[in-house]
Amino acid sequence: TPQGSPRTPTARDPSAALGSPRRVCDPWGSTWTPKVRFGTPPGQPSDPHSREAWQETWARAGQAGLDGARDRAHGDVSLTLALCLLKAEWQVAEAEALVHTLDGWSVVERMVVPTKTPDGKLIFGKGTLEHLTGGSLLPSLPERNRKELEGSWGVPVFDRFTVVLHIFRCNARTKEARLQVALAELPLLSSTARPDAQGRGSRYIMGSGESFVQVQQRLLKEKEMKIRKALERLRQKRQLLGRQRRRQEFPVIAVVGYTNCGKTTLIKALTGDDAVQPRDRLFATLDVTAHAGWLPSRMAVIYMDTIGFLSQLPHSLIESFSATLEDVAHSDLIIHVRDVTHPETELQKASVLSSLHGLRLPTPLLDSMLEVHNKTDLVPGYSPAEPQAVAVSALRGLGLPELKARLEDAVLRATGRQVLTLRVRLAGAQLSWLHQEATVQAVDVIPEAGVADVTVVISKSAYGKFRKLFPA
Ligand SMILES: Nc1nc2c(ncn2[C@@H]2O[C@H](COP(=O)(O)OP(=O)(O)OP(=O)(O)O)[C@@H](O)[C@H]2O)c(=O)[nH]1
Ligand SMILES: [Mg+2]
Repeated sequence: TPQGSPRTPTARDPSAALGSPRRVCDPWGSTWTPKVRFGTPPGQPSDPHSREAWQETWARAGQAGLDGARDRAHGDVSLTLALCLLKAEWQVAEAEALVHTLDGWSVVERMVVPTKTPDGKLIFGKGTLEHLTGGSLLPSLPERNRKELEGSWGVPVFDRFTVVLHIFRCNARTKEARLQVALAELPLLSSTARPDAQGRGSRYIMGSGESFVQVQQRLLKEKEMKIRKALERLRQKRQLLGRQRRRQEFPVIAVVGYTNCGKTTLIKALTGDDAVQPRDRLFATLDVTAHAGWLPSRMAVIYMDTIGFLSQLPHSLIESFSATLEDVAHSDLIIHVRDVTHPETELQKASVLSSLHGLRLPTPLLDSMLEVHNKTDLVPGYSPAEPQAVAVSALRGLGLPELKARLEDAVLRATGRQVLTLRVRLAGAQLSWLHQEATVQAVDVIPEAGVADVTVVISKSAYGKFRKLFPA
């Protein structure tokens, strides 16, 4: 419900209604605090969408022996089940969290209303439409319906996509992230560039042979080509950097997880990198960034911080950000961070795993994925149900030594590295070669023999070279 005088957007371009990208996150300036209402389930246990109902179903699935499949999450049965359970309750809680992420937005009421099919002409019955007044956050709306609702209510209407898009726009910092957001909002702009019911926009502009709408569509196509080209250039640059990294043979650990689960906090804790900025916001991280850290054997690794997952992200958004996630496909190991304090942590896990599967990652990478249970400081006496998972508190630094040890094991296995103790002559170039090409853990000098026992972490290829250069 607007306070003061709202500037109703003229809504040619719905993104214009959301305000300019990087300056402020308040779409209407400070004169108006938008308030939002959206649905909540009735909450009776008999309601198939209620939390009780799905928790019960989930428990039954576990009893039915689906637990193992659920853990591995390759079990399509359990995954489908989990995703089917993504019903009103969770979506409403998540929508609320999305709204709270925006400065100056608050939630005044939640409401669940029956909807007609979104493909049909009507979404709400007449009674429902009259009942709903004020700004509303709706799950997902075709542009035509959104405009109709704005017309009949006289206030801006947002669906989940436009809100997520706006959060992305506020949080995009690098050129790449901004381009990806711009690409993601093109379908929205293009759906507004259509002739209206009265056929306005379809008449030809004199002498041009094109109608207004055709001109608009052409300009949008050109814009899309431009963005894609710019993204491609950035992508090539990133691939080059990736190749250089691989040449230096630093193992890469990709840190993935649902948004706000603590990925950035964990990387900060593992690397001690002060430049890393975790924030209590959804989608705080929109770029893949690399951070160097050291494992117990003094092996240097690179941690990749990635964009968080969210269930049921619109396809265009996933598509434009999937390039960013290419880095995950090229990593040596994936850590899946989970917020175990989240009431819907199981569903979040299912959603993340299903997104990862959608990225068509190499099977060994998926199989070796390490699950990390985070925020355990908030759950006294926490012990993970999954035997392979490592429990930590990234914020309090709990469980990190065990995590690092597990990471080291996994990285050694994944990259074919090994820990070897080699006897070298102190007089030759062997020791300095090892320092350059491998990670030296310990040097045990035996002065009377003029030799040293050197413990190194070394890749197979480097060891091959060593043997060639310095035959035993
Ligand atoms: N209590 C507690 N809070 C934590 C822990 N780890 C992270 N947090 C908090 O969770 C919030 C989100 O942390 P981030 O590290 O930004 O989460 P993220 O996964 O990087 O989030 P996105 O980049 O938005 O996807 C912050 O407020 C953190 O302080 C933890 O171990 N314990
Ligand atoms: Mg982050």
